[in-house]
Amino acid sequence: MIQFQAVHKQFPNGTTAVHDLSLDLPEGGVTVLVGSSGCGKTTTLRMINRMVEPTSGTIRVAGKDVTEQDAAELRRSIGYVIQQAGLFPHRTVLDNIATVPLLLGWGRRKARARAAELLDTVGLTADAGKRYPHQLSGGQQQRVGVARALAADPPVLLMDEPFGAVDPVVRTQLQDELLRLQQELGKTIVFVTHDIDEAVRLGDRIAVFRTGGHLVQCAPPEELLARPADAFVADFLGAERGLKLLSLTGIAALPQGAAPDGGRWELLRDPAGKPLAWRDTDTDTETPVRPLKGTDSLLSALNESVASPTGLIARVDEDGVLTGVTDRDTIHDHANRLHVTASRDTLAADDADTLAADDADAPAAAVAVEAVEAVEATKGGGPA
Ligand SMILES: Nc1ncnc2c1ncn2[C@@H]1O[C@H](COP(=O)(O)OP(=O)(O)OP(=O)(O)O)[C@@H](O)[C@H]1O
Repeated sequence: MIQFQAVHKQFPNGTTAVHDLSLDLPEGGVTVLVGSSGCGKTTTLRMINRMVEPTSGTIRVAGKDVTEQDAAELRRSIGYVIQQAGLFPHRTVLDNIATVPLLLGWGRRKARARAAELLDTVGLTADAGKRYPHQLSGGQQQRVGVARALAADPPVLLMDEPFGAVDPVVRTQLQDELLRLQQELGKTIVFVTHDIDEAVRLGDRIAVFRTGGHLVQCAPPEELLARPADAFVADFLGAERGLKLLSLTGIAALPQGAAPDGGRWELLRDPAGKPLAWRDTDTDTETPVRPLKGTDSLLSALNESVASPTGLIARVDEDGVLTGVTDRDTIHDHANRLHVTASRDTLAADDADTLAADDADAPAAAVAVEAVEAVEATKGGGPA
């Protein structure tokens, strides 16, 4: 969908911001550009809509060389969201959102109707549409920024640190909203961030740059975390990359067995079959249980298995009804295999086992498991 071919950008002062970049960004996916400050992320992004012109090389959007298109027209066909939203302060929120449709000659009535529809899409009330940007919170302004970028329904959305200026709680909400919207809309999104957790959360692919505008690695988050191309990428991903990898993996495929029956531990359930607590029949005490669904992560499963006095996690269906339990060893076993399956997911399970045993790299996920085991050791008490 978006292709960079040998793209180079040198500013007139001699700074090379982007160095020989060749990269294909697939249609309908979120590609996140990350890297330390000044490594060329924003310049890369802004060359797509010709806010910055490349020194050499070619950029194509939907097969068309961007330099062969009228710059203003191109920009109207590509959504653009920046930090602190960049809203027009003297226009109402509704008029801000209607900007591009109006420029495209939609007519006032149609443009405003579209803006009103988008307010709802991004989770704002109709009342917010009548206000001016300064009368909204930072998070609400960012939502308006996203609505404005979506107004003419562009196939491509460029987002430059769009959630960088809001607090962590609002930031998580905005990320959730974007993921929800993306499921619905399937845009081709290029997203710049400094925050590796945000990149892992949002990206279908993550492109890591280093100073001088060099692309070091572009891969799906699982692969990046399991197999960073070099020490620079590993360092950028941080000491907790094993835990991040665990957080990306759902537990739906983990086998489950029946809840214990007649031993020391009893799993208390409500009349609908929803797990409530583990009851220790020796001491007649109860420990609340936090049941997990198939969409919950392997990290949550490890966490719960450590927190559970039985070492078992309670598994539930979408309605919260118990489907079975999984023990700590099974969870650890899957975590240990993650390193291999993250990047070689076409292998048969047996091959994956062999590879895991032979692998010379320290498996990232195994590091996480060791950390969890260390916590367990200090807590004492193993599985029932
Ligand atoms: N207009 C300009 N003139 C000269 N140098 C520039 C210009 N714009 C950016 N640069 C330089 O180009 C390099 C890349 O800048 P860019 O803004 O693309 O980096 P970035 O990775 O987005 O940084 P940050 O994360 O800090 O926003 C930096 O060294 C920057 O100083």
